[in-house]
Amino acid sequence: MKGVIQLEDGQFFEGEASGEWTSAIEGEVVFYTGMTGYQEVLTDPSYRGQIVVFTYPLIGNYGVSGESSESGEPQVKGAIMWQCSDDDNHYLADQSLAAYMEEQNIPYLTKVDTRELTKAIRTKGTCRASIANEKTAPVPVEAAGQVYEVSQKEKQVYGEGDTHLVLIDFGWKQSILDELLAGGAKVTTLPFRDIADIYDIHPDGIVLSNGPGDPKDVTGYLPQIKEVLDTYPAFGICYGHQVISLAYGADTKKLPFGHRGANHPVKDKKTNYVFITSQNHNYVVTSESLTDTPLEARMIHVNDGSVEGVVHKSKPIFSAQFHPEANPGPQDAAWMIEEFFALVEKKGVTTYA
Ligand SMILES: NC(=O)CC[C@H](N)C(=O)O
Repeated sequence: MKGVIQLEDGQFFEGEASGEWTSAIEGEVVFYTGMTGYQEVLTDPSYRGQIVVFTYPLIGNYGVSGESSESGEPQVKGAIMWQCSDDDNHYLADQSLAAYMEEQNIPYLTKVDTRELTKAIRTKGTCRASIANEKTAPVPVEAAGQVYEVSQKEKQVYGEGDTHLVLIDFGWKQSILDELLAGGAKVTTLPFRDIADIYDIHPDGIVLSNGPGDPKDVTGYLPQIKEVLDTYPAFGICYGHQVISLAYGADTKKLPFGHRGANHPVKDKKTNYVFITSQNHNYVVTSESLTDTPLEARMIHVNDGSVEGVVHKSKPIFSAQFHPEANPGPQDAAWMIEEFFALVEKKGVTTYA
C-alpha cells in the first residue's frame, strides 16, 4: 500500500505504508544515522512523539530482543526506513523488527529514499511532518511538554549498593539506570516534579536524566533544581545537562537539525582527547550564555563547535550533552560515569587518559 511523508514546506517522499490509516500521523521529523540501535531509538523516551528517519538502508538485521528496550513501550510516533527486516537471526532476538513494529502498532514507511529525505531535513531544518497513505500536509503546531508525559508518577528504588544516587526523572533510559546499578549504586528514581522530596532521601549524589523536547519546558522548576544542585554532587546527561545549564543561568537554543547517531566526535578541553559518542538531541547550551555563569564548557562537538558538556567551577557538578551510557553506540565516554562515582565516593577524580 502506498505511503507518503510530507514536510511542512510541502516536500514529500513516497514509499510503502505499513498499514491503512484513517488519519495522518504527525510529529517532528528527525534523522538517526547509526547503523544499529534501532530498538533503543524506538523505545528511548527522549524520542517521544517524533518521527524518526533511519538513514542506514537496512534496519532490523539483528531483530528485536526483550533485553534491549530503553523503556516499557515504543516512544516514537512513526519511522521511515528504506528496508525493514523481517528476519531475526541473532541468537538473542525474540522477533523480527517488522513483527515488532506490527505488534506495537508503530506506523512506518519503507522504500523511501531516506538519503534524499535527510538532505531535505538538513536544508529546511527540523520540522513537522505527516505520514499518511495519501499526500497530507502536517498541521504546523509546535508539540510541547512531552517531558510531563514520560516522567513517571512515583519514585522507585532499585538495587542495594552502598552509594545512594537519585536519578532525577525527565524520562530516563533503562541503560542509564543499568550503568548506575552496575557501578554499585542503590538508585532512587524521582520525578522532577517531586524534586523537593530529595532532602528526605539524603542521597550521596544525583544524576539528571535524558528527556524529550525543549528543556525550557521545565523552567518553572529551575529555582528548586538549582537549590538541589547547590547541595549534592551532580552529573547531567543530555536533557539533564541542559537543565543544569539553565538552572545556573545559561541559555539553550534549537539546532537546525540536531545530532542523532553513534559517531559524533567530542573533544575534552581538559585533556585534549577526542572520543566518539552516541548522541540524540535537538537543543544545545549556547557557549556565549555560559560567560556570566559559574559553569564552563569542557566538551565541544568537533563538527560544529557546539557545547557538549559543562563543569561547575567550584562545585562537584559536570555534564554531557551526549550519552556516556551509550546504547546505542560506542562506550568511549563510559569513563564519565566512573568519574562521577569517584567524585561521589570521594576517591579523587580520575580521567580516562
Ligand atoms: N536525549 C536527550 O535527553 C534529548 C534532550 C532534548 N530533548 C533535546 O532534544 O535536545
